[in-house]
This record gives sequence, structure tokens and C-alpha cells, in this order.
Amino acid sequence: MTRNATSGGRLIAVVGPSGVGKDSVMAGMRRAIPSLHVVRRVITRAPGLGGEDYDAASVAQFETMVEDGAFALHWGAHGLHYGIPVTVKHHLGQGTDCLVNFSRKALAQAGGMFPRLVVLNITAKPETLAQRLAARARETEEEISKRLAEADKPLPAGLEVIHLANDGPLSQTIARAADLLQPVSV
Ligand SMILES: Nc1ncnc2c1ncn2[C@@H]1O[C@H](COP(=O)(O)OP(=O)(O)O)[C@@H](O)[C@H]1O
Ligand SMILES: O=P(O)(O)OC[C@H]1O[C@H](OP(=O)(O)OP(=O)(O)O)[C@H](O)[C@@H]1O
Repeated sequence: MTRNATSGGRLIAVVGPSGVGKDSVMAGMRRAIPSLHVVRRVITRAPGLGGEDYDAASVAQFETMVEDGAFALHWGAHGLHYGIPVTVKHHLGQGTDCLVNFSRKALAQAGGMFPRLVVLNITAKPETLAQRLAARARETEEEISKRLAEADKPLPAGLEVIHLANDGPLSQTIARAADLLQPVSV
């Protein structure tokens, strides 16, 4: 029995600082728990920059999508816009657990929208983050510095949060995440 014995799937919101391994852990969880629906975000980022699978949009396209009600929730960060397609509500309504790369700043709003929200908070030491962002090389050095400066952010109170360190081998983190988030019957 979970804490939130409500009908519908869980929205598993993966959060943590830039470079901590959110996308990597999510990719592993998708393989470990094939029944999970992994949410494909809309991002105003150039297409094909790797990491997660996302739908690239221009700012104008994104704003039109907002007006059209295409998103369940959206936010801005790192000079980009991120949107969670409204179709996530359909998957949750069908009882499917959904996994999404999320923003700590958007969690308070999500808590009021999704009754079965579970936060997977991934952590790593500052030096680990710096090494990983440099090695990933998706952003410029200036952008990386800004991301590192924003690494620490509080989580809102009152949410179900699972904390998971990703300083060690990725396979170990994925196995632990899959174990902690295996589907449960309510
Ligand atoms: N446990 C780990 N050990 C070594 N490298 C990792 C680990 N987890 C993630 N990485 C690497 O660190 C970089 C950042 O990971 P990523 O999943 O893009 O993080 P985020 O989505 O949180 O920004 C990527 O190059 C990824 O391959
Ligand atoms: O409010 P915060 O918790 O700081 O999160 C801000 C944004 O950072 C991440 O974006 P993105 O996946 O583009 O960046 P990352 O891979 O470098 O974390 C995350 O998915 C949020 O969209």
C-alpha cells in the first residue's frame, strides 16, 4: 500500500542539479521497468543535442502551445522553456506510472495537480557535477558555470520524496532506483 492510495498512476518526477544524472538514470529505469511511460518534453532547445528524447520548439511555437492548452504544466529555466504535454494526464488516468525529468521550482505547483506525485531527488557532490557537465559538453563553459551556481535548490515541504545519491557507478544507481520505484498495487 502506498501513502497515496488514490486511483491512477504515479507521476515520478526526477529532479536534481544539472549534470547529476537525471537523464541517464531515467534511461536505465525505462529499461528496468518497461511498463513506465517516459514523458517526452517539449523544449525550446535546438533539436538533436542528445540526452533525453524531446520535441524541439521555437519560442513562438511554444507560446502557441501554451495558449492552445497543450501542456499540463510548463516552466522556464536556463533561458529555455520546458513543457509537459497534457497527454500525461491520460496515461496517469489509465493507471500508468509516468516518469518525467522535472524542475524543483515547478514541484509545488505539481503537488497540487498530481495526487500521486513521487519525487526522485538525485544528488551528487559538487565536484562530480562539474566533471560530468564538462564531459557532457552540451553547454558552453559560461552556461555550465551558471548551472553549477544553481545546483542547490530546496524542495517544497509535504511531498513524497525519495533521495538517491549518484556519485557511484550508474548501474548501481539505476538498480536502486528501479528497486525503490517498482510498480506497486494499491
Ligand atoms: N553514475 C555516473 N557515473 C559516471 N557518469 C555519469 C553517471 N551518471 C551520469 N553520468 C554522466 O554525466 C553526464 C550528465 O548526466 P545527465 O544524465 O545528462 O544528467 P542531467 O540530466 O541530470 O543533467 C552525462 O555525460 C552522463 O553520461
Ligand atoms: O528547477 P531546477 O530543478 O533547477 O530545474 C531546472 C531545469 O533543469 C533541468 O533541465 P535540463 O534537463 O535541460 O538540464 P540538465 O540536463 O542540465 O539538468 C530540469 O529538467 C529543469 O527543466
